[in-house]
Amino acid sequence: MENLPLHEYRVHKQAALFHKSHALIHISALLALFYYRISSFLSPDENTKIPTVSFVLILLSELFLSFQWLLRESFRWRPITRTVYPERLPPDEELPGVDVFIFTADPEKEPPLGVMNTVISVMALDYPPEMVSVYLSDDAGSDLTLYALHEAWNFATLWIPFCRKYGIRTRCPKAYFRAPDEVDTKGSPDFLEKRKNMEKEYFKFMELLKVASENSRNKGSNDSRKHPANIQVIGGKSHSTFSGMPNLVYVSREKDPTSPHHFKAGAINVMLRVSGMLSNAPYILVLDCDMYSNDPSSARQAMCFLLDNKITPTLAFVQFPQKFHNVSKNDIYDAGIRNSFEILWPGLDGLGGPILSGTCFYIKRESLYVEEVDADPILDKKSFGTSNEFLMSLSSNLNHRVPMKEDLNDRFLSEAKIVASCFYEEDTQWGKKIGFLYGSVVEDYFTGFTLHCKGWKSVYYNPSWPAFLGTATTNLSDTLVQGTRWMSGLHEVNLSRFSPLVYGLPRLPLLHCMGYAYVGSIPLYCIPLFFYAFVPQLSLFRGISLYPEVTSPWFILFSFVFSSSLAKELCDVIQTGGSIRMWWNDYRIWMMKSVTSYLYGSVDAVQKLVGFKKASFVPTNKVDDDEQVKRYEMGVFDFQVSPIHLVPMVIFTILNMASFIWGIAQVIFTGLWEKLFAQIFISLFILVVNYPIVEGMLFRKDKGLIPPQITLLSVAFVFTIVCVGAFL
Ligand SMILES: O=c1ccn([C@@H]2O[C@H](COP(=O)(O)OP(=O)(O)O[C@H]3O[C@H](CO)[C@@H](O)[C@H](O)[C@H]3O)[C@@H](O)[C@H]2O)c(=O)[nH]1
Ligand SMILES: [Mn+2]
Repeated sequence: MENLPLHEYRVHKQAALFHKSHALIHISALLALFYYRISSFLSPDENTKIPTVSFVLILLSELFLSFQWLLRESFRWRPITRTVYPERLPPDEELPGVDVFIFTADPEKEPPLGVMNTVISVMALDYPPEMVSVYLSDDAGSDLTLYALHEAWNFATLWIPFCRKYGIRTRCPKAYFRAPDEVDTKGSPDFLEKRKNMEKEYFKFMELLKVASENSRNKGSNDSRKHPANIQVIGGKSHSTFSGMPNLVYVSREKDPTSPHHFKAGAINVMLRVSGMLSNAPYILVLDCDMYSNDPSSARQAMCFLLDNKITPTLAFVQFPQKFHNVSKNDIYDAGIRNSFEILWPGLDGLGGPILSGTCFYIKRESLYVEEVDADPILDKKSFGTSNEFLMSLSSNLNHRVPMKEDLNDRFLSEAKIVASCFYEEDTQWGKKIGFLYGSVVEDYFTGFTLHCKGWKSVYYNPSWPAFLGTATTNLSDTLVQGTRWMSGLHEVNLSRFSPLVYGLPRLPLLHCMGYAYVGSIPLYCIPLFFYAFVPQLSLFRGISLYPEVTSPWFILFSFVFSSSLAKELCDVIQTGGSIRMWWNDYRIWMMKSVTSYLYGSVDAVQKLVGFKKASFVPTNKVDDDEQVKRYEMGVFDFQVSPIHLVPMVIFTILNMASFIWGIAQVIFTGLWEKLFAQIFISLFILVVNYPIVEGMLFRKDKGLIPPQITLLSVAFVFTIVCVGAFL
């Protein structure tokens, strides 16, 4: 057994070869295209004369898209997939400890029942229970959540033995009772009876939380912005009697509006310190409150990498994909973020490791404490703060098994409250060099990037049975708000000294750095897409052609570049098991996001940089509106979105409608179709892709339509744009 590998990987050589050949052709075409642009601008003839402003904008867009395409090629260079052999792991007694961190921040948007389901699902991990400690971080400091956690413990004392005895795989009770496996309903009479009892217990548990939620609503919840630190070991006294139960700890850090709390990154760092003092496991599983464990063996799967002596010295984390239980087949909002987890991450895995994705990863505690891969933590109070208890946790051998201290006494807990206080990080390196980094609302991308720059590697493992399942946003409004936050966070990193190309190039392999730069550049798609949405159209109004005539050989070049890049995306989707429909839907939501989330996110980051705006993190809503879910499942857009998001989409759609009609009219009256074809085509293409917007404006009567006043307002905007455009 000993010599057999714990894991293997396969490089997708054929796919990579195909992509490399295509890249060669595509890049040649791009070079020819830029040659045409520049030469025709410098020595224009009758047909190719373009006003300077339009020329600059369109050239800029082409350069941007080409550069992003080039960065994106890195993902196609060496994609890999991995296999693990958990049965070859050392015996249970030799497995290292795992601390699980779960985060919640708002009991209204993140109802405790959902959070507790996540908690219970990981408490039931298939891993020696004495080696597991589950910590729930509650940024709201809510009594309701704390109460729910006590009840969750009580329920788990019944649930976990049941799961173990009958080998239940879906250990999130909500998911288990929602869709019982085939096998389950066919079990033995004894099992069926136990299952029924269990279901009754779960209903009781649900009922308790429901009543408590109502009471808390009537009473008014506690102040989530200002509260003292509160740390409690749940089931503390009895936990030695339940030998099969992992530790369960409630952590609510101190919060005060006068002191920045750095959102989730701040919460993670508090958890690192508190857990460091209590259980100090060398590995940590990080989960958002809506990401339940769907396969109890994920810890063992991760250990196949983390315990492999060949790679472990430099391995910082094992990332699992974010998958969602509520993504529909059509997924019109790209709620499943498929592109990242099916295409980009496997690509990065072959180059140095996937990007840290906020949740569903097992990370080595040590990697968050040291300045370089091989370095030891600098054991001083300047870096880590003044708590001796915490400093002691650093010097104890992290790879040693350290189960939770049995003698948890008041002194220990009060020390834990100190490390969870607002002032603890003052004048320390927390958030700067240690722990999760502050300064970007995508703390995951930012921290992962610096880890890789310090010399750490990461691994992506995408098992066929999803290890974790989350709740995806299923309405346009939440999708755009969340997207804006992500884009703002990415652009914050771009604008900082950690900008991937500047900071990464000397520290990372070129292709890995390009991958990071590509993800960082996503918000900047707003620039080319914004220009494409109105520059060719305004030129069309004035009868100016920005592209070669249809009869010119150069036209073939432009058509090639356009179709070749589209086809490549389609290939990516199909190769990873997707469908044409998925590709089309992704393309559409990408266009919509470009002129909304990407644009606002980029602007937001600039505003924060110049001090016009304070950082904020609006947690994503996890409560569904049934009607909206129904529309999402049917693939019908729901335009109940704030006007600020809706207006740009509607403006561009109307502008393209108008320019298309105008273009056709010009062709009819002047017969100059060769000259105007490309721009008429662009308008039509944008309209076809965004047809749901046209439909929302003109043909829908339901609640999800585009309100007529938005359409009217947008018409007024379009009119102004066209008038102003006449002078460009
Ligand atoms: O001040 C805060 C804000 C959020 N959270 C928690 O952070 C998690 C993620 O927040 P959510 O509102 O669900 O944001 P998403 O955009 O869905 O999350 C994605 O993006 C985040 C970065 O923007 C990452 O941290 C997440 O892991 C990733 O899933 C949730 O469990 C929250 O409870 C906190 O603990 N404290
Ligand atoms: Mn989330």
